[in-house]
Amino acid sequence: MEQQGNGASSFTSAVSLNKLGVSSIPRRYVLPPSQRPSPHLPISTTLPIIDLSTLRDQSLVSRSTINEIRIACKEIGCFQVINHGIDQSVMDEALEVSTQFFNLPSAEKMRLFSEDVHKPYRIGFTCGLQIRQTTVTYMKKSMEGRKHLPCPEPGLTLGIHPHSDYGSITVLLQTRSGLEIKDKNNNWMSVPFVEGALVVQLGDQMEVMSNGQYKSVIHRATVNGDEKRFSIVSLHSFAMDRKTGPAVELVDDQHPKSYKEFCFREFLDFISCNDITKGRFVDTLKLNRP
Ligand SMILES: O=C(O)CCC(=O)C(=O)O
Ligand SMILES: [Fe+2]
Repeated sequence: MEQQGNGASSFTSAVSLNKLGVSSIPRRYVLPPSQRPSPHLPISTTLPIIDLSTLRDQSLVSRSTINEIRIACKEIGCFQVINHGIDQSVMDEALEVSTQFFNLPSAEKMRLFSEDVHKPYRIGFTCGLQIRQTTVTYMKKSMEGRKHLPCPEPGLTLGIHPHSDYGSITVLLQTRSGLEIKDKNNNWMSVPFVEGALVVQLGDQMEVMSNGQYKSVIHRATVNGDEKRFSIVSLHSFAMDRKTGPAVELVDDQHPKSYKEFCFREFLDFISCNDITKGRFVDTLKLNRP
């Protein structure tokens, strides 16, 4: 267990330390205090939970719902939606399929193992660790299933380091709380688990396209001491080589172009060659930085 090894050997031993009766995590996975999750972070009561039912009936389309979405995009880059039109049975089935996948024997899952982030289908480790991060599977190019295993010292480490997503919009289904986002004052906020809700997060493409008016939300996932947590993450993005830049309508004398154009391939190249805990790709695109 002590050997981190490469991703592949980590994967074969990707079992819960709790299950093995191990009461501490290897020291190299312990984060410096400033990067650890806050032990008593309250579950947010201010992250908007937006009811989308009015948007489906043209006669009821509510300006206030649209406004709520706009404010959430500008201030936080994240909100939850309810009455979104995706049947609970569909979400349950997705979680069931994900559970079945993670229950497969390791050898079978290993056939999909790759550290090459350019591969459309692969299983790997975001942080390369068997404790704080379990497995990621790309079920299709833009879909991830994640399983965060119980961790004996959840206060010392993270399931996923702080990052923002590369795409335009991420839609996330979670089975319990554990996702944390940075609020408009740059403080961590825990996203509450709301039965049947989907979490919507804006990604880097949206921040760039809006010329910085909308925020690509910084988020991370914590692990907890006794229960596993599943998330199904659907990342919506433009095609591999399609360039994205600020919309011309949003650029003028008062709002100069603030980002360089980029494409998904450049993002993948960035995360292959850089330590993503040290800086975000979207920040490298910023123009006119002081
Ligand atoms: O598991 C989670 O809640 C977060 C997953 C995530 O941020 C990602 O896959 O990009
Ligand atoms: Fe993410």
